[in-house]
Amino acid sequence: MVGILLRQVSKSYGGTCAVDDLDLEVEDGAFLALLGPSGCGKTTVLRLLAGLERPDGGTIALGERVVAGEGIFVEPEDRGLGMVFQSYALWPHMTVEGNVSFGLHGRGLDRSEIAARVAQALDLVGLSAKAGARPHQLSGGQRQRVALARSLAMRPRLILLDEPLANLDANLRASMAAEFRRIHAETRTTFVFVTHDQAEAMALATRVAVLNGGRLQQVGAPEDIWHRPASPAVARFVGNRRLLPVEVLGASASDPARRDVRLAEGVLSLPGPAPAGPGWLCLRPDGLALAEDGPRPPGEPLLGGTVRDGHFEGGHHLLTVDLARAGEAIAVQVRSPVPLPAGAVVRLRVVDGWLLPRDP
Ligand SMILES: Nc1ncnc2c1ncn2[C@@H]1O[C@H](COP(=O)(O)OP(=O)(O)OP(=O)(O)O)[C@@H](O)[C@H]1O
Repeated sequence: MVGILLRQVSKSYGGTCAVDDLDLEVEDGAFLALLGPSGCGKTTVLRLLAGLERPDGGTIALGERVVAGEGIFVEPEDRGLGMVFQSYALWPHMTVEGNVSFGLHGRGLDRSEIAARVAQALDLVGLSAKAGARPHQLSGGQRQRVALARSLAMRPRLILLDEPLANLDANLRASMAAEFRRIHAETRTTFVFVTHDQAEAMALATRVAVLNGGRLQQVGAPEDIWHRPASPAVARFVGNRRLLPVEVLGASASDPARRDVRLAEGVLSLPGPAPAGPGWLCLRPDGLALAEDGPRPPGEPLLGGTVRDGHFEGGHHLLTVDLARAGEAIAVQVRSPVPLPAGAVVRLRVVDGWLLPRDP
């Protein structure tokens, strides 16, 4: 088990800055997701941790040990870590047992110690009954568990995983996520994985680090990242929020933790770290609702708009609505129990939202 510390780490490829002055601290035993859109630099961070890349600047420490920086560079095989690749990289001609024991030979371990480690690793991933099978006789999820067992048998201090759920079908994803959480809890090894899939990050991680453009945007518990995004980039990426420019008036009289914002001839009270002045109102699809005709609270602001399109997703129709706001082309998303045709005029209530300052 090992904590991770990155200080001012940078890495460029030619003219492309993949990782830009990154500071990141992860506690021992964490299950960390590096989350962000394609090209944000997450794989580069994983490769820097593994020692497959050298940083241009900065320091990387695993536990107490500096592995890169200040004239130091520890080779991948000497970092005491395991890697689980998306391809699983299993030997097709070897049994499950042979694959798991492969890396243990030539390390001064006697046969009984190797056998004990293999048995324990297979037990941990629930594959003891498949010890004699070959990879082609296994499902995708089972192959992945063999790859994980092979890493675990080495007793690494840190395990790095590349999009661990990406190759699995929807049903297997849920059961493998539960398996990963159990295995992580039982071994208490530090796990770090990369993903561009927020659901995968939230399902597995105890900590999520969101990257954008090679820079760290936010690091925190999954709930924090989901409910309290720190920047417009995180708000857009996590929860698929759409951002609306608004005028923040100041602290709400009814609740000083909230801010009043002016919106569509009315005033709303919402949470978020935005001071008075120009702000962003960040809206998730479940933070908006189609307004029914009929009585409603006096002064409640409604957003008018026109349905652009919709599709069925997750048990409801997800509509994209172009808002009717002068001089701005802004679309939001809202859930509807029934399909609505393109061109339908709707009014939306803001049920929940998050305020961020407009200026960085
Ligand atoms: N070996 C390389 N040579 C040149 N450019 C690279 C190399 N590796 C990464 N890059 C560039 O660095 C940036 C970050 O790449 P990286 O692979 O870390 O992103 P990522 O977030 O993992 O993306 P993806 O999810 O698509 O794998 C990208 O602009 C990418 O094109």
